[in-house]
Formats: sequence, C-alpha cells, structure tokens
Amino acid sequence: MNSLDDRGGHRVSLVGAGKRYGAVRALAGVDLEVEAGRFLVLLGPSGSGKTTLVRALAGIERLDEGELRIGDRLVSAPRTHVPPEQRDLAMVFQDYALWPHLSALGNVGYALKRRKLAADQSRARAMEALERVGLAGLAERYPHELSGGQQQRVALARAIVAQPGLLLFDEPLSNLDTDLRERLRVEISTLTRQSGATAVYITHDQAEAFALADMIGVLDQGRLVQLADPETLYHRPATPFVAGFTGLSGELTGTVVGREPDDFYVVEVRDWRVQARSAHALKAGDAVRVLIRPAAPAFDESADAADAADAAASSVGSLSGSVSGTVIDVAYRGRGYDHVIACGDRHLTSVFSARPWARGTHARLSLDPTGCIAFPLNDAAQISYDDEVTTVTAGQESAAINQGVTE
Ligand SMILES: Nc1ncnc2c1ncn2[C@@H]1O[C@H](COP(=O)(O)OP(=O)(O)OP(=O)(O)O)[C@@H](O)[C@H]1O
Repeated sequence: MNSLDDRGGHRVSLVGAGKRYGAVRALAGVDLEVEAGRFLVLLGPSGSGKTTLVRALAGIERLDEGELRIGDRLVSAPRTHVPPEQRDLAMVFQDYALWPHLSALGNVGYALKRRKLAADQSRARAMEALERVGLAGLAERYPHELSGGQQQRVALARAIVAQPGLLLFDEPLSNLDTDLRERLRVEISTLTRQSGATAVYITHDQAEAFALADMIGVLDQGRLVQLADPETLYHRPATPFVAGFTGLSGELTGTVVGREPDDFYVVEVRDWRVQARSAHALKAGDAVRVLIRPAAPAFDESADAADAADAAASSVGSLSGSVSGTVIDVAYRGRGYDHVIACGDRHLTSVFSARPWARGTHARLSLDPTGCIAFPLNDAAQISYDDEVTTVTAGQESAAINQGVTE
C-alpha cells in the first residue's frame, strides 16, 4: 500500500444546526449524518446555506445552535468549539487559497507542519502527493507560475498529504473551464476514495453532484430538504423544489383519473394520459403538476401519423403515457440531438433523439412513468430559484485548516 492510501474516514454527525447572520437565517434545524468514508455532496442554489454549512463543519464558522461530531469527538456545541486545525480535516477552496510565497512543494509540505516528520520525510510525502495529482514536474513553481487547474491540483495534493479523516470541498471546480472541470472532478473522486476519507463537497451544479456523490443533500433556504442516494433523489424527489433543482425537461398540469400499483397514478393532461409516481396520497379529481425528468420523454418512432396516435390516446392501465406536440427547436449535441417540444402551452426541453426532427414537425412522445413525478397542484412547496449571488472568499481561513492536521 502507498503511504497516502486509506487511513480511514470520520463519521460526521450534525444535529439541529442553526446559524443566523443578523436577520438572515443561513441554516435552520439541519440534521445530517455522513457515514465514515462516504462522499456527500451538498447541492443548492446560491444563498441556500451550503458555504455556511461546510464552514461550520470546518470550524471557520461557529454554529448558534446544534451539535457537531467528527468521529467520536464533539467539536461544536453551544459551549464547545474545537478550532479548525484540531478537527483532523482539510479543505479545498474555490479560489485555491495557496500561499503565494511558497512553491507548489512548499504549499503541500506546509500541511505537514504539525507532523513531527524529518525534513526529507516531509519532502518525500509532499512529492508523492504532487505525483498523485500529476504535478511532480512542477514542484518548484510558485502559484503565479501555474494555471488555475494546476493550482487547484496543488490544493488537492495539500488536502490529501496529511491524510485527514475528513475532506471538505467548497465549489472547487467553479473557476475552471468545462473540459478541465470534468478531468479534475474524476481526479477528486478517485483520490478522495483512495484516501478513505469522508468527503463533504458543495456545489450548485446538479450534474457535478450526481457524478460525484454517494449521497446528496439538497439545501433550500437554510434547510436540508432531502438527503438521499442519487437514484432515490432522481426518482423520488421529496419536493417540487428538489425535482426542479435536480433536472427537469418540463412540467405539465393535469387531473388524476386513476391509480396504478407502486404509487403510480394516471393523470389526464389535456386530451393525453400520462402515468406518474407520487409520494402523496392522491385521489381521482385532484389537480396535479407532473414534473418530467429529461430521460423520460422519447420520440415515438412507431407513430407514423401522430394524428392517428392522438386518436388512440393511451388509456388508463396502459404501460406508458404519451403526449404530442410540435418541435420548436433542435440542437446538435454530438451523440445526437436535443429538441424542445411545445405541448399545448408547455415546453419540454432536452428531448433526445439520435436523429434530428425538423422544426415544425408534429411529434408524439412516450413518457417513461419512472421519470414522471406528480405533486398536488396546491402544494405549498413551490419550485423557487433564488438568484441572489453570495460569494464567500476563502481568504486566510485556509491557512488555519490546511496548515496541518492532528494525528
Ligand atoms: N458573513 C455573512 N454575513 C451576513 N450574511 C451572510 C454571511 N455569510 C452568508 N450570509 C447569508 O447567509 C445565507 C447563506 O449563505 P451561504 O453563503 O451559506 O449560501 P451558499 O448556498 O453557499 O451560496 P453561494 O452558492 O452563492 O455561495 C445567504 O442569505 C447569505 O447572504
């Protein structure tokens, strides 16, 4: 085994976490449990409390309420606050937060300061960490001589070098371009899992969250609205907000006309029938919104005449719902084409087909019921997006956290 490999992660347990900034309630009643060695992604729009939560885990921010345990240790409670450098964790920041006056090797080695290692041992460990992130050849370069992606790799090496039991990531990819994001995402995933550390990673990008996570927690206005594995979150979102924030093709409104096994309902939408799953106890006549995942709609190639298919609109008890509409946009995506379809006054986006369907074509779409989720129309929890942009810079805080972790 390599010296940087699995040393074991910490269980993280947060109960009743609350934090206010004046009148703003940044966190409210957050309960969170992350098993040792698991990769948790916290997902939420700007201002939902992600940064506050991860900074509270790090110990940069003090909670007003609640208790936090890292491993067996109580690190935060109303009368307890263990400082960041004693929590056995490391953090990777959005803006890299490297020391400008230290080389890449110096930055990584800095994280071993608290270890009582001989200089050559410390150097060997730091070089090994730089090798892991593919930067051994640039060890003597200073941050201003490195690209953004290279700087973030140095920050990643610095985070893993002292083998902390908890790794925290605060939107580490958001300053990088798309291609690099994807490559670095894979490296973060691989290195973190090799290290055996527990990881908490925040992002507002749902694709990134699904690609990385064992578990995803969705935050909305300071509350943790769902904590589940990616598959559950996708197929059984707890609220319309969660569904909206984790990827939708569109939404249709209709009326429940029947019930099927396994929480599925038949919903009449205009003169179509669709099937949708719901965690709510719905009854015939209830008005519902049907939220449609991008994977659910597919062009019905068999309907040579969409009109004929319309006439035979799927009936209660059929295996799959279907709707029809007009293609209003088509975009080439390399592996095929994404379409926008106008279905009555609603649009379904990202409707995929290997071949392009021309604008203006009348098309019939089948809807996979497992990608359709129904919520009562009058449900208080509406989809909402908060556009307020809040940037919390890492600043000097990284020094306290990344200067070394306790044994
Ligand atoms: N130091 C602060 N002083 C006052 N209000 C703050 C402070 N830090 C955060 N807030 C507020 O707390 C709420 C949660 O902010 P937070 O930064 O945790 O959200 P976020 O989900 O990380 O957002 P973003 O994705 O934009 O970073 C926001 O309303 C924000 O304006």
